[in-house]
Amino acid sequence: MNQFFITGTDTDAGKTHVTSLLLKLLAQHKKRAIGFKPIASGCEMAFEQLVNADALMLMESATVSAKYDIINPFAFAPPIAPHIAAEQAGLNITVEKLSMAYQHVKQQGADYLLTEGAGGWALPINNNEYLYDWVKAEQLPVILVVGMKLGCINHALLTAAHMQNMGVNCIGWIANQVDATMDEYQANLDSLKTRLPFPLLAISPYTEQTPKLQIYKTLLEKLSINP
Ligand SMILES: Nc1ncnc2c1ncn2[C@@H]1O[C@H](COP(=O)(O)OP(=O)(O)OP(=O)(O)O)[C@@H](O)[C@H]1O
Ligand SMILES: C[C@H](N)[C@H](N)CCCCCC(=O)O
Ligand SMILES: [Mg+2]
Repeated sequence: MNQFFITGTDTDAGKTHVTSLLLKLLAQHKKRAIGFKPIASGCEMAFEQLVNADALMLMESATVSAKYDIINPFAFAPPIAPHIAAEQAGLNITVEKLSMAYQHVKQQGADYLLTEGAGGWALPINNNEYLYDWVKAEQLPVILVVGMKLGCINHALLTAAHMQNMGVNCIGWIANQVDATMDEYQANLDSLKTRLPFPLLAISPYTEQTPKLQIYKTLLEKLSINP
């Protein structure tokens, strides 16, 4: 099974936007793919349960379906840091519980499993564990979504350095143009291309119409898709 963890330089970097595009790319190549949003805050009540727009978007883009609770096992209403929301709800998210939930997703029969993180790379899940501890435990290859806006260089380089220190395999990054007015966008993109220790896999241009990915061959190779 091809498994990937999609992280971002920050909340609102475009993890959902890009993960949904990756799922649609896999669908175009007739792959059986499913999305997983283990932890979500900012959820709303619908049909008597808390649901999250990210998880719904991943479900809509996937070719393999599953019950909502399998796709998003930890859902919290307040749009705040999930470990705080969990504490307020009297819940304790742990690496072990995330792995148990992940087993259920793996049993849905997909060949590709794309997990979207929450917030940025260093996301606390309880008083002493982070979401990246689970990524490390599952040995998931990571794709970093860089939200292209002023300040993203620092976020991207710090995230890359931390992943390297942890021995996490980041297979590449995707530039997501969240800010259509970013000054010197190309110069920032070039700076990141020279400084990040893994390849640029695709560019997701700013769009208010149909989102699309400008794909580099490396992305297809990493996804084991023949061009
Ligand atoms: N390339 C883009 N063009 C236009 N709008 C975008 C683009 N990428 C993201 N957005 C918008 O920016 C907002 C944040 O994107 P998104 O929800 O994908 O971020 P995220 O990293 O998943 O956030 P979270 O941390 O809440 O999961 C959304 O409203 C999304 O529609
Ligand atoms: C509510 C928001 N959209 C995200 N789902 C959660 C963002 C968590 C950010 C934690 C932090 O401050 O780094
Ligand atoms: Mg998201």
